[in-house]
Order: sequence, then C-alpha cells, then structure tokens
Amino acid sequence: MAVARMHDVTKRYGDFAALSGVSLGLAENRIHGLLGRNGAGKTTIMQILTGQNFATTGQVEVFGEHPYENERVLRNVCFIKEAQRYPDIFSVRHAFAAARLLYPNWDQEFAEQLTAEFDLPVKRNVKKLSRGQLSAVGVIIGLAARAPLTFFDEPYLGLDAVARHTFYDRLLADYAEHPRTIVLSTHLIDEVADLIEHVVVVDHGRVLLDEDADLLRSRAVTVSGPTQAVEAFAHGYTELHRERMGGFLRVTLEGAEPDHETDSLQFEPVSLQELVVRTTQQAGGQELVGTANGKGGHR
Ligand SMILES: Nc1ncnc2c1ncn2[C@@H]1O[C@H](COP(=O)(O)OP(=O)(O)OP(=O)(O)O)[C@@H](O)[C@H]1O
Repeated sequence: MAVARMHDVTKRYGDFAALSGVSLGLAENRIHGLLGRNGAGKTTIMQILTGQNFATTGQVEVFGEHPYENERVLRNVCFIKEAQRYPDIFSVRHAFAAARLLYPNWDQEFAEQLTAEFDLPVKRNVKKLSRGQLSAVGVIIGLAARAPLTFFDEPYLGLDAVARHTFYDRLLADYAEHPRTIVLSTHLIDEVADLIEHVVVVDHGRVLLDEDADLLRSRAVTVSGPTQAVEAFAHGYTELHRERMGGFLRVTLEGAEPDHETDSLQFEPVSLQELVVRTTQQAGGQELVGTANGKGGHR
C-alpha cells in the first residue's frame, strides 16, 4: 500500500520545469532511496510531499489527504534536511523538546541514547554547533520522532564516516523494531545500498527508475574474460558499460544472467551505485521505466 503518492506532478519556476510529469508512490514500511544528480528534483519532490511547496499541476496525496497545511497529515510526517534552521535562542535540548511536542511517537529515551552516541553537547546553543553536530541534531530528531513517514534529505553530509555509520546502524535496527516508511535522499549510494529496499532515480525532473532494489540488482551482471568470449556472450544484450584491458574485456549487461558453465568467463553482481550511474548516463534525460528487461539493445 502506498502511504504517499504523486500523480503527473509538474513544478515550474517561471519557464523552468523542476519536475515534469512525476508519478510515484511510497510503499508503507519500506526504506526508499531517492537518488539522482545535483538539481535532479529530489528536494522538490520531498518538499511537495511534506506540504512545504506546491505542485504547479498534478495530484499529491499523503495518508489519503493533501499535505499542505494539513495538521492530521503533517504530525505523521518528519522531514529532515541538511540546512535545518532553528530559532536563535534554541539549545540542542530546546530542539529536542520542540520535536517531542510535534511528533506523537517521540521516544525521549532513544533520543538521549543517540545524543550520547553522537556525543552532542545538549546545553549548547544550536547556532554554536559544528556542521557535523548540527547534522547529528537532525538525524536524532528524524530517528526519535518515529514518524510513520520520514524523509532524510542528505541531513548527514556533515557527519564523519563513523557517525554516518552509527546513523545507518541505528536506523536499520530501529526500523526493524518500528517499521515505517523512510525516504533517504543521498549521493552516497554505496554507503546506503544495503539499507535501501526500493530505488527511485530522478533526473532532470523526471523519474527514470522506480523499482525494488533486489530486482534492480538482478537486472544486470558484469562479465569479464577474453575479449572474444565476452563479445560472444554479450551479443544481443544492452550494454551499460564496457572496459578493455589488453586482450580482456569487462562489460555490464542488462538482462543477462551468469552462465557458470563457461569456464573462461567471470561474472560479478553489479553494485546499486553502478546501476544508478549507468542508468542516468544512458538515459540522457529520457525515461527508462520498463525498458530494461530482455535482450535487444542499442549497440
Ligand atoms: N525557488 C526556486 N526557483 C527556481 N529554481 C529552483 C527553485 N528551487 C529549486 N529550483 C531548481 O529546481 C531544480 C531541482 O532542485 P532540487 O533542489 O529539487 O534538486 P535536488 O535533486 O535536491 O539537488 P541536490 O542533490 O543538488 O540537492 C534545480 O535545477 C534547482 O535549481
């Protein structure tokens, strides 16, 4: 079941279309990766779904209602962004107290545990925090709020690698105990690849891919070996990538399955990051949804 939907949504700023005909649904109790290049439209999608921006045309529904200025919807939605602003007088403690009032599922004990793990100075004014500490405030609010629909718009960019992994670990563990719908917008695809259950790729304001992560991974394979043997195997498949190394060839093929009978060829799974990058490059701004299965490519 989808907890949030967009149907044929367009967002225009003057002549510029930030979103063009975007249709997507966020399934209940799944972790979604909202991926795409800079300026692709990810933040705009999240702003519209959280009632912080209007669609120019199209339909938007969150928990069955329109989100804009809708208290019933918004108390179940948490949107954490990197450049979150807080009132000047707020300390970290104030920020958590405000979140506690706002989100009915707020877990104070969990927030305190996370505060200790991220080593956050709770009495310090939010304005005085380092970039990473400010990111940690957002991450803690996003986790402890336990909102049924939670968006993280790269709020963890300021976090160092150790803190980011603490975030991923806590997110996954808490999600297992308290399933909810989560959307992670990120450029660090490799880091979140194991978390993501559903992938949405946006490019130039359009949805290029909207697919189960495991299905997506199984859609392509990388094969390497002597050039001739690889060429023979690759014949007829759509190629996502090709690398030559002397007499060896390594190609990523859509729709191909490993053939373990062939001794001279080596097969490797394709990483989510590689698939997203190749899909975005290959699309060149064109829609790719539903074109990926089977043979017969453009070579
Ligand atoms: N208020 C605005 N006025 C004009 N253009 C805007 C406005 N807000 C966003 N845009 C444009 O809309 C496009 C989509 O922006 P958006 O912030 O959604 O991208 P994004 O995918 O989140 O990018 P990033 O990964 O860089 O954060 C960009 O080209 C951006 O410049």
